[in-house]
This record gives sequence, C-alpha cells and structure tokens, in this order.
Amino acid sequence: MKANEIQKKLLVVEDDPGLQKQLRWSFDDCNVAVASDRESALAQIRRHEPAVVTMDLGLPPDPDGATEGLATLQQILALAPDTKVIVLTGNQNHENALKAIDMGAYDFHQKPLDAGVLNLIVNRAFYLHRLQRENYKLRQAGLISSVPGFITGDPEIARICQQIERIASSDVAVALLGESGTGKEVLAKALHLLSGRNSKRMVAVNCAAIPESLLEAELFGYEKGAFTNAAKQTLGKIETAQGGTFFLDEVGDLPLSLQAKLLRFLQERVIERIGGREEIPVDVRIICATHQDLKKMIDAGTFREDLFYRLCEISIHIPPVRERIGDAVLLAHHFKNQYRIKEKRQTLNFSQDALNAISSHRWPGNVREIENCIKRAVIMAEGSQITAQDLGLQSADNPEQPATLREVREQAEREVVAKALARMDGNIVKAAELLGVTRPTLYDLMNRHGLK
Ligand SMILES: Nc1ncnc2c1ncn2[C@@H]1O[C@H](COP(=O)(O)OP(=O)(O)OP(=O)(O)O)[C@@H](O)[C@H]1O
Repeated sequence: MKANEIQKKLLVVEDDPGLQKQLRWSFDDCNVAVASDRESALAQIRRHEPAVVTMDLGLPPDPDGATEGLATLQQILALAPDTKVIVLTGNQNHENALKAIDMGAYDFHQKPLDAGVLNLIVNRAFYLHRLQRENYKLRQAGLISSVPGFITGDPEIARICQQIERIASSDVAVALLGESGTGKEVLAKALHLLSGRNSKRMVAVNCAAIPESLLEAELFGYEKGAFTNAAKQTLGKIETAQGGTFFLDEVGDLPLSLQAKLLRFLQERVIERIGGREEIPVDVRIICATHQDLKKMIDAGTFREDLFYRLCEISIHIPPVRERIGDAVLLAHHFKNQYRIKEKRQTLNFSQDALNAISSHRWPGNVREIENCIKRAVIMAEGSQITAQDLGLQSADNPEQPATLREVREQAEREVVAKALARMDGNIVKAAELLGVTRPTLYDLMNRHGLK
C-alpha cells in the first residue's frame, strides 16, 4: 500500500494474477493491497486494517468451490467486524453469495467483473464504513449515546447500550441483571422507547413493593365480586400494557404460586382475571429485572427453572459503578451540573479532594447513591467548591495520581507485545503478523520494552 495514502484502504483477495491486475487497475484511486489466499488475507487485514475488501469466494485449496472463501470471510469478520467485504462469485454461485451475505458480507458481485458496477459498490462501502466510524467516534466521545440520557464512558457499558439498541426492535424477552441502582429501569425504558411498541405504554410492576396477597390482582386484574373488596372490574397491569411493554421489576421476589401463573401467561399469551372465566389474549413484550442471583434461587428451589428460561431469552448483566472505568466521576459531574442549575448555584465545582474521594469510594448504592450524594452536597456546600467533606466521603488518603496517556499507552503496548509473543511461542514472524506490524518494528518494540 502507498504510505502516504491513509484513506480508502482496499484489500483485494484474489488468486488469479490476471484478475488481481485488473482489480488493482480498476481501483487506482484507492490504496490497494493484494492477497491470494486465506493466510495472506488475514495478515493483510491485521497489518493494514482495510475498510473494504473484495474477495473471490473460490480461493485455493478450493478454487472451484466456496468453502475456503466462506471460511476466510468468517475469519476476516471475526478479526475486523466493521470491514465491508464484497464477495465476487461465478454466475452459477448465487446460493453461496447469499450464504456469504448471511454470514455478514456487505455485498456481492457476479463475474465477469463489471468495473463500473464494482466501483459503485466499493465506493458505497467506503462511504458507509466512514459514516460508521464517525458515528463510533462520536459515541466514544459521549457526544451521542445509543441510550439517551444514559451517562457512561466505560467501554463495557457502551457495548451494553449498543446491545440494547440492537435487540430493542425484536420481541425477545430480556432480563436485566445487576445490583440495585445500576440503571436497570433506565435501560428497560430505553428498550421500550427504541422498540416498535413505543406508541403504546410501558407498564411496570415491582414485585418486591407489593404484598404477596395483592400481587396477583395487580398483575392479572379481577372481576367485580371476585373477592370482598372487588367493587368493580379492574384490569391487571399485564393487560393494561396491551400492545406495549410489560416490565417486571424485582422478579426474584415473585412468589412461587404466581410464578406458575406467570409461566402460563408466557406460554399461552392469555390471562384470566381473578374470578373471571374468559381467556384474554395479551400481546406484550416482557422485560424483567432483578438484583438477585436467579440461578442460585433455582438451585434453592425458590425460582422455577422453566420460568427462568422464558424470561431470560437474553440476559444482560449490568456491572456496578465500582467496576466501570471513570464512570463515578462522570456521573458526579452530570448530577452536579443538573442540580446546580436547579439550585441556582451555577459557579459550584468539585475540589480536587472531592474528585479523588469520588473515584476511590466503592458506591454500594451505585448511580442512585451518587445522585443523592451530589444532590445533598450541591445544597450544602458553602463556598464555590464541593469538598470531600460536603460529600460526606473520606478524603482518599493516597489518591491515585492519574497516569499520563503516554504511560497508559506504553503499559498497554508492552502487555500486547508480550501476550502476542507468548501466544506464538516466541515466533517473531508469527507474532509480528498477529500484531499487524513488520518484523523490524516488532524487534524495536521488544527492545524498547525489554522483552526477549
Ligand atoms: N448511566 C446513568 N446515567 C444517568 N442516570 C442514571 C444512570 N444509571 C442510572 N441512573 C439514574 O439512577 C437512578 C437509579 O437507576 P434505576 O432505577 O434504573 O436503577 P435500578 O437498577 O433499576 O435500581 P433498582 O434495582 O434499585 O430498582 C435513576 O434515577 C436513574 O435515572
């Protein structure tokens, strides 16, 4: 590839030298690298990270079939999922082209090559790749979030937010698992708002907040006269969510008798009000949440395994704030900005000892605890600064100095190089390939980090 060309990196995976030449020539405005088999294709992907790949499905050792091409496609996408792969197929090979698309290829083009059409497809792929990259950067910078209002700078939580965005449109049952105050309800609302059901209601029931004796009526409703105080027909919460989303919070507190009734609803998608005889079809998407360990509850016989599998088609574990990198301070700033406007204390800011205390505190109550703590401090602070004392937190005795970016990079670089060498059992050529650098660069890195 030309060194000065940093944009439009294209990898051509093609074993026929004539076609290689033709493709190079067709894309003379791109920075083109060429590979003729799976191994060299993967090495080029690691080294150059091309945005777009054109790939002949018929690669050696199976030039007349598609097995090698499809296997290469799978490995390219596993290594660099954002890469836009355009597969080139013979005109008898429509079925394999569709298989490739199903596996995540961006598009296909049938041979004989039509340079004009292929150029259009490739340029569109570059354009889409650039848009996705820009979008990703904006997300990383916190400028746009896939879950509106959900503050995070932690890569794991950002990944969860993207997962939420992806599954929102399906009707799959989602279980949000995590400690109290980690944002399970916020994410449940996001699932509803990002879904096709957002014009209908999201109705929530907190199983821990309602006495067992009333919970059945709350969930399923009752007919007039069903019991002493049943003065009129009353719809249950499940029924009132018709067409929308039903959020069952603290599902671990659902008594066993009601677990059976809920299971029946999930299987049949009909409810019967208490005292009623009619089966009423209800179409809702189910989301549940709990801070309890449902698997342990199954072992202890307090939660039904069959219900667990109905409710947890997809389980999302939300890590507590203390495991999120940098989120405590980010959330503290967010709530400080919110409450200083409300309290008309625009000039208020955190002192250094307050920031140290915030990042070293363990926050057992998670986001809710941070919010309450900051709210109280905004009201109580006397001067223009919020101190650790205003927050009611211990000043961190030995505040961890933030490492410089260079230190962090060096440390990460050393770790990655050492791991690659270990993985390849000290084989320099293979480790360099894995890291996507040349052999001399790897030697330089090893020298710099004192690795043998
Ligand atoms: N990442 C976040 N950004 C901004 N606010 C958040 C975030 N996560 C949670 N919150 C806020 O923190 C509070 C607690 O969140 P939420 O009620 O969703 O937690 P939860 O996990 O459902 O807790 P519980 O299990 O106790 O019901 C809410 O006021 C919510 O708006």
